[in-house]
Amino acid sequence: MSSPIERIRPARNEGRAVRDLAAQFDLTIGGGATAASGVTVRSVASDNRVVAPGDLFVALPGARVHGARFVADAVGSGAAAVLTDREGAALVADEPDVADVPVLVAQDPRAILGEIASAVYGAPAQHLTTFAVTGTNGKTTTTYMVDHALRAMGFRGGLVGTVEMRSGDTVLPSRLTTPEAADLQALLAAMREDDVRTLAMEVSSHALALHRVDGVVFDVAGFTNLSQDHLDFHGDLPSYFAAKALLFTPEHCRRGVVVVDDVWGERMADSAQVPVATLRTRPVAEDEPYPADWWVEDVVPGALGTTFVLRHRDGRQLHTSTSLPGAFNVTNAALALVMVLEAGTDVRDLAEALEAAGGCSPAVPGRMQLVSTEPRVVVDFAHNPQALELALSALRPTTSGRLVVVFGATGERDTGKRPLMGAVAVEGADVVVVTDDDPHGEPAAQIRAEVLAGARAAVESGGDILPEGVERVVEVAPRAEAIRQAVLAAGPADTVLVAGRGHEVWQEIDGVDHALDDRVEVRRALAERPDQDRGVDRPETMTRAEPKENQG
Ligand SMILES: CC(=O)N[C@H]1[C@@H](OP(=O)(O)OP(=O)(O)OC[C@H]2O[C@@H](n3ccc(=O)[nH]c3=O)[C@H](O)[C@@H]2O)O[C@H](CO)[C@@H](O)[C@@H]1O[C@H](C)C(=O)N[C@@H](C)C(=O)N[C@H](CCC(=O)O)C(=O)O
Ligand SMILES: Nc1ncnc2c1ncn2[C@@H]1O[C@H](COP(=O)(O)OP(=O)(O)OP(=O)(O)O)[C@@H](O)[C@H]1O
Repeated sequence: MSSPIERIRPARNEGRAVRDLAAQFDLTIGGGATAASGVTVRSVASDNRVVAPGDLFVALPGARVHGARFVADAVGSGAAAVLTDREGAALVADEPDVADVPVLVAQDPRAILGEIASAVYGAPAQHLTTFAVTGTNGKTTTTYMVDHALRAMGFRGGLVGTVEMRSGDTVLPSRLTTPEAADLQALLAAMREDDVRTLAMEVSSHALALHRVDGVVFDVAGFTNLSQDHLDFHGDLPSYFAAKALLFTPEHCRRGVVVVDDVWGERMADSAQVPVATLRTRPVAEDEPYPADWWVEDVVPGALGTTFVLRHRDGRQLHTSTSLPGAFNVTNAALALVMVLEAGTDVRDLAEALEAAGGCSPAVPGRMQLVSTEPRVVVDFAHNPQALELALSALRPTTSGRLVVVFGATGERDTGKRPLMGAVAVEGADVVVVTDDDPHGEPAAQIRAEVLAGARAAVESGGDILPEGVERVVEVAPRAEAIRQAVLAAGPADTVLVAGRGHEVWQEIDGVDHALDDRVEVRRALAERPDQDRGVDRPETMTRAEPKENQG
């Protein structure tokens, strides 16, 4: 959806005098005779469509349009002052509607937006204990796990990410994984008013490159992993890595927790400019004492989840579990819990809270979400090669029948991953159904063709000899029909993984948003199956694994 974020504002905020802001940030003041004389701004907006009286409207230069095009409309909606760059100031110099409004001019308004918004709202982030998670995969799951652990300990929590935003018990829609700085600071100010004490949020590489979290120094920042994605924006992996590494600098966090299961994690730990605790979740070799500050042992997968032990070199240990399937969710849970511990939490307090809560097992919408059993149908958000590979490998050991995957690739995003995802699907599944994901403005058939090319090449190089009439790779569109056919064809022992969209409920085709929820389509197809094998619909959360004794 391209609509702007729903504006969340603090009910009360003193705001700041424009003159004070100009002095603090060394800004020149343009605008009419009344420029800045006694003008106070009480909130900040960078999109004219959500401006309210008393706002500082920040007109940013963009890739598509300069925000200055919307200044007159913003002033008409009550903006009390404007911040822009020299180009923007020139664009509005002759606007009669803007004549009496102070116009602050900055060299790079996007680079100071976060700090200015924080100043206007009274540095709201300082009133919260803040946790940030970055990485190619696992951000959403890990932030839900951090928030779950903190709430289990009794904190009133805030959550910001791809799926939704939460302030205490209030749930708000999410438009970006990481909101723009003006919206984020307003949200933090509203959370402070709401007596929220902790914040768990996803920080995307886009956000770090675009200064969205400037004005927040996170108490603890976590790194999950890095693999191919978003190269359309960053260009190449080293630049993508550099964007994520920005989080582990004193401007953005006080201390870090880095998963060092691979070379990118080791590099992230080495390059961090803040104190970092390292976490190894891959198996620890016998002769490898202290592979990291923290590590995971005694991982025991079970039908209802996985129990594991988190250990520190100083002897601390935490016995717990997660009902979210797959080794990668043990990694996410371990990262989440180490972040909470590295914020100063006593391991016994955390252990007791988790035991009472049934483990580290939040229901994360659209992340390995079990929609039915017999056949088992799982809806997941995997939309890049690594995530798809891990989601399939998580399901294979407990699939006694065929493993079927239904997926596509996103339009207008990293095209390099399309054939790779096709190949990964063939490696990991018995039957591959290539369909549409979110084509956006690209021709859907072309995207499918690029995915199919990788899939078919993998079949040929794999040399499978298939029973007559069994097709390893099929193309079915539209997506709802692909899901329907896969679910109707599944036997009770089969697993169907519907991957790529997870929680999403809108599919953009040629700029038009169409309602499409994979979970609804799965349930619709299940209802078409003969009565005796319609599958057992599952509640949002699965039952929990029993954790062992916990030790301090
Ligand atoms: C690459 C990117 O992130 N671009 C973001 C950026 O666009 P831009 O700088 O080109 O801005 P623009 O659209 O030209 O608009 C310029 C200015 O005019 C303002 N404007 C624009 C239109 C209008 O009617 N009124 C108005 O005031 C805009 O608010 C903006 O300040 O600023 C815009 C305004 O906030 C964002 O909407 C836009 O995000 C686009 C929609 C987007 O798709 N971003 C994705 C790639 C993104 O950020 N994804 C990450 C997650 C990635 C992942 O890990 O999966 C995320 O954090 O969500
Ligand atoms: N630690 C992990 N390592 C690899 N893959 C993972 C990991 N955690 C989750 N995944 C896979 O990646 C998909 C996305 O997970 P999640 O939404 O938690 O990550 P994300 O970083 O928020 O993704 P996005 O940035 O696209 O929102 C999951 O559906 C799962 O298939």
